[in-house]
Amino acid sequence: MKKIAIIGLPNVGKSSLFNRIAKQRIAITSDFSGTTRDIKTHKVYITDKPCLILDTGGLDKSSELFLNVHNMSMEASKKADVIVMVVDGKLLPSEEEKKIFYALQGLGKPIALIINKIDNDKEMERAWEFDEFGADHVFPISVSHNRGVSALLEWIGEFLPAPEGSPASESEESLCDEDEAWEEDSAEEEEEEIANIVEMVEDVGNQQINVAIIGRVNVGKSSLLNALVGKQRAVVSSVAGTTIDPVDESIEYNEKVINFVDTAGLRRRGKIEGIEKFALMRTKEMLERANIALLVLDSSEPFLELDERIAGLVEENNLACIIVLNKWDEAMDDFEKVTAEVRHRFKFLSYAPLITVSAKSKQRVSKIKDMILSVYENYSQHIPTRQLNEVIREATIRHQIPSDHSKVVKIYFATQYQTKPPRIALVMNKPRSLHFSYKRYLANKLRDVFNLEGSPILLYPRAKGERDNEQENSGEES
Ligand SMILES: Nc1nc2c(ncn2[C@@H]2O[C@H](COP(=O)(O)OP(=O)(O)OP(=O)(O)O)[C@@H](O)[C@H]2O)c(=O)[nH]1
Ligand SMILES: Nc1nc2c(ncn2[C@@H]2O[C@H](COP(=O)(O)OP(=O)(O)OP(=O)(O)O)[C@@H](O)[C@H]2O)c(=O)[nH]1
Repeated sequence: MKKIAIIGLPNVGKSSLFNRIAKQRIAITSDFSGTTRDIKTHKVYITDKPCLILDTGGLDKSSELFLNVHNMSMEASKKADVIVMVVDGKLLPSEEEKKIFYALQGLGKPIALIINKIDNDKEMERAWEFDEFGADHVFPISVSHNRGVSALLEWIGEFLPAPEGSPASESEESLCDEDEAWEEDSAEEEEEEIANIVEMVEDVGNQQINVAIIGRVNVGKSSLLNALVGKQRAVVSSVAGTTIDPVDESIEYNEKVINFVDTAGLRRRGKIEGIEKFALMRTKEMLERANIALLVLDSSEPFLELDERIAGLVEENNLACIIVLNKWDEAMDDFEKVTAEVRHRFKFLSYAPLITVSAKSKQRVSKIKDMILSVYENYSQHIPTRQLNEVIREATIRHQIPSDHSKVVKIYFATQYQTKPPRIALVMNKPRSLHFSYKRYLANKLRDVFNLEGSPILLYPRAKGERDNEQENSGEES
């Protein structure tokens, strides 16, 4: 599938354009700069032809945090087949935008300059200012007034191949309907293609690790944040600038950016987290933006039911997890007893590695950073299809899949179609007949072979040709 990258400085209207194309509200548009941090991807149809949109965050290099986004956007453009660079027609062209445009032109790919926010004929005059870019393809548009967008889409459409399911391929399909082998091959190829695209896209976004420090009141979350960020507390980015909005803090570690999400709540004096319901809500919001949860527990006192409820949110969000046993300097019990208790209480987080620390004395705190990097690697890995299928095949030979009312239940093949966390489709004859305990058995087999420490792995049984229905098809956490 062809890939279209949407590039541009913050606030020029990239997300709005993306939404307009996708005809639904996927990206969140906002009046604040830099809200589109991560690359969003979506399969859309442009002039009835399928393609993949890569929607990148802003390209502003003026703060360190955006350096990461800048690199991400350049990377996205390198992987794309068509580049559209959006500028704000209500502003004067900036030197920085010109530099970026020339750099992108250097990639030798079809590229168009989109002058957005040309809301009426009178504003067309502004568009001439952008002549100095020397772009071959210029589209003055207004996303919000839906002006000029269709011309742009037609231009993009020229680079897209004819859609599958055109009259010729449809008749072929009906002829081959009965032919299982054929169907299997084509489905496998298609799955593989999607997996490759996913891998490519996830690679691009691989540069920032979003970490949420969570736990009930007084376990030492802010002390831990201090110990982790330490003197490095360089980059503080306020998304919207008011006190109730999330404030992230990023550090660089071994050439990776570790971004602690929404640290405002942890830094604030006269903490608000005392109200349980509010604390849970806030935790939920943090987790929505995170890849990894640092679940902080207080080892100086008994664990509480609230600890379990908070831990449950990690599982709900399919996040990678590290269990941090804080206040180890005042631990109630010895290591064996405490860890046995943790493993017993938080069975559903059995995949999470555990570390004992003292945020107060900073003992072992720096080890957490290494754990974050290795867990993130496991969480974002792509298991090659061949190896994956070998493991699944062996597992099904060792233990046959229980039949369903004497009918054989078969897995045709498996493919990982998403990372962060790894999500694997099991393409089967009877997807609804796979018992959850068998799914858990398969997941454990995968854990034996591949390094998935700290990461959930999700298995989704599917019928041939079925996809994107994970929600109905209960994925199995393991
Ligand atoms: N007047 C006008 N405003 C627009 C138009 N398109 C988008 N906007 C506004 O511009 C602002 C920024 O739009 P976004 O789509 O969030 O911009 P973005 O480039 O994705 O921004 P970042 O997420 O910061 O990178 C929003 O307030 C939009 O409503 C347009 O055609 N005309
Ligand atoms: N002995 C010991 N005390 C600690 C440690 N870490 C934090 N504390 C103490 O525990 C108390 C709570 O620490 P905070 O970092 O404020 O805890 P928190 O989880 O951010 O608290 P809330 O924001 O109120 O939820 C403070 O008195 C800290 O000094 C530790 O490793 N050992």
